[in-house]
Amino acid sequence: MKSVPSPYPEFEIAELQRENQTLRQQLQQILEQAHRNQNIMERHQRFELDAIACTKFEELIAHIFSALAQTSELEMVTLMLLDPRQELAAMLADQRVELQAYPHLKLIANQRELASSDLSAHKPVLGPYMSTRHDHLFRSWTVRPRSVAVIPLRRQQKLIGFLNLGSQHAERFQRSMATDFIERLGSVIAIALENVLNNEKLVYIGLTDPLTKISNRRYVEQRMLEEINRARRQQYSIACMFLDIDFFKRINDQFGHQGGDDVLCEVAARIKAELRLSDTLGRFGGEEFVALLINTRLEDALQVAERIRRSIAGAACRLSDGSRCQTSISIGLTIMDPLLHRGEVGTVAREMLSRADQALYGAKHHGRNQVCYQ
Ligand SMILES: Nc1nc2c(ncn2[C@@H]2O[C@H](COP(=O)(O)OP(=O)(O)OP(=O)(O)O)[C@@H](O)[C@H]2O)c(=O)[nH]1
Repeated sequence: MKSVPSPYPEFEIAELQRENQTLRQQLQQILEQAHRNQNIMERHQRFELDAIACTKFEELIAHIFSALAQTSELEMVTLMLLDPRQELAAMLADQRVELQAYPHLKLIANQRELASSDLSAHKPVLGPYMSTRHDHLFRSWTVRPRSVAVIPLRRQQKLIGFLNLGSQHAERFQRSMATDFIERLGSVIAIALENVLNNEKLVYIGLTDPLTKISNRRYVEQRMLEEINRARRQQYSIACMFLDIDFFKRINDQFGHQGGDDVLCEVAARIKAELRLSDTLGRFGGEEFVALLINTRLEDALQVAERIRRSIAGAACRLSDGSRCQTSISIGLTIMDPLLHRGEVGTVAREMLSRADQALYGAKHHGRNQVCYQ
């Protein structure tokens, strides 16, 4: 059989074959890139869905710092939240969120702290790292990034913070890049933050006494169960104090209900000032408070109780109408030793409160303005 001669010279065929091969390689590269992009998109979608599903502040912060860096293949992520009235700081402190555990999170009380950084409150800013502008955004890291994206977080037309992304690659974030993707990330994180903060606020309001802003009875009762369990595991004792303002009815009679409220707030603040951050203080009812002192032995608890008593009897409370009201407090104290109190946790909690209450009765009976132990 005779072969049909090619209409093209052989060198053209070879050229076409080479071109064909190059095109195939390019197509393969495009497919691989598309595949990588698809992968990135899926990872980002997963990150966003998980962020929106978070219900607790700590859960979301941990998610942002671990998953976002991984998802976006970034070396550095930091977050700044504006907290002008320091409400967030107070709420997190009350909920015992240890901010030291999140070195890359910063709460900014005064927006002037950000003045030197020339940040845009509306649009993400991408580009090379500049120490004068970005140093304080990445101070929590020992190395500095080479390129950065600073993303304003906004909710309801208000700036709530900045998400700062840092890369060791100079070309990762460039001024000329489109910012749609980064803007979307900022919007999702802002919504997720608003969501967890609203959730936390609801819980906080439900467990806080609206007048004195310390915890309420429900919170102390919940906490007591948790603390008794922990004290048993870690084998330490808990002190429980029942505190009651003396002759409070007379204060109301003399200074009116508002005067009585002012005294309640002042007394709550003075008790709180004598306790450690890890202790629990709650308003139990009218002019009664309960404090739980964690990992505390009798002699130390007696000293704290005496300090509280002195701090209240030692200086008159200043009322909102400018007048002054001298008052005192009686304190009943008891200790829960995990080795001695082995019953069901709810029963132990009730017994502990009841013993502190009886000790308080003793303090009232013996003339008030004193500490009694049972
Ligand atoms: N201003 C104010 N008064 C309250 C509040 N809750 C309860 N009270 C008042 O607290 C007073 C408590 O009085 P009592 O239980 O008789 O006790 P007391 O006068 O403190 O006397 P002793 O505890 O025996 O020293 C009552 O007059 C209540 O009306 C509150 O939220 N604000």
